[in-house]
Amino acid sequence: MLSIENLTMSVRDHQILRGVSVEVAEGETVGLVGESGSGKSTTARAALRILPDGAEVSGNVTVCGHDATNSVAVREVRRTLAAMIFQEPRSVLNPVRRIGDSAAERLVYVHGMPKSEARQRISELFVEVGLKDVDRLLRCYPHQLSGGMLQRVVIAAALSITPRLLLADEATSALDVTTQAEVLALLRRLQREREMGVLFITHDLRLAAAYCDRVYVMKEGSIVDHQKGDAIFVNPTQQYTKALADAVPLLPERDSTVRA
Ligand SMILES: Nc1ncnc2c1ncn2[C@@H]1O[C@H](COP(=O)(O)OP(=O)(O)OP(=O)(O)O)[C@@H](O)[C@H]1O
Repeated sequence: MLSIENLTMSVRDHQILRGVSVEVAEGETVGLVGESGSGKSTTARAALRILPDGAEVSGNVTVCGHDATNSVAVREVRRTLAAMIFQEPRSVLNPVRRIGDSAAERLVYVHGMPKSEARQRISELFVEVGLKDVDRLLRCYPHQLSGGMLQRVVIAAALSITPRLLLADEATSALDVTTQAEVLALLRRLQREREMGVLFITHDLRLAAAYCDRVYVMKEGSIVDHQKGDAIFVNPTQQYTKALADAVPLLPERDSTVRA
């Protein structure tokens, strides 16, 4: 589904990715974990050839058998095969466009679907991702929706092309724990129904361990560890992974002798 092989990238002599190799199979959820600035987002973006100005890139990327390093082939990949959910929904939705128009944009402008049909498809997807009062929502602007609702909107928009591969970049990090759990359950359900491969990017090792089949750990532009999700927290093989695991703050146990 996704194969990234020895991906290296530098911008103005600053090396950002150093020989990154990542695989995601059909129906698999694969975590990409690491501290801020380790290169997780850059890896996902580079996989879809979303590159910063002046980037020099080498290595191989294939998505569903298409060579995603080829600028023509990657257009088809982005059009029909792969979708990305970006970190902050408010940063990707135009604040002065109605939610319905933004969410239907890809179907209308990329797929040439008539507006009324695209709107209908988006309404159905809004229901599928658990949004209510859909007709009203379609006419709203981003500032009128909560973070959790906006995250569902961008998930619906990403799913509108029925992707085979979903790149979810900190898709739930900005949400409160209850909404995060709901959105994760939603992604899991949709993934199973559609047999999608998911690259799940997070800085949260505990979340990745619980949610992903396999986890890659990144540090300073390199993959430094790779294990099954349920093993990485219990038995980190690399010192860096252990440090990440140890860095998870644990709340002190409540003193049972203290009464409210
Ligand atoms: N357009 C760019 N030009 C130059 N350097 C960049 C550019 N984009 C990212 N970088 C650098 O690449 C490195 C990796 O950034 P990236 O955003 O991929 O990390 P990340 O692991 O996703 O971090 P975070 O969790 O904070 O999003 C950082 O050092 C960042 O400063």
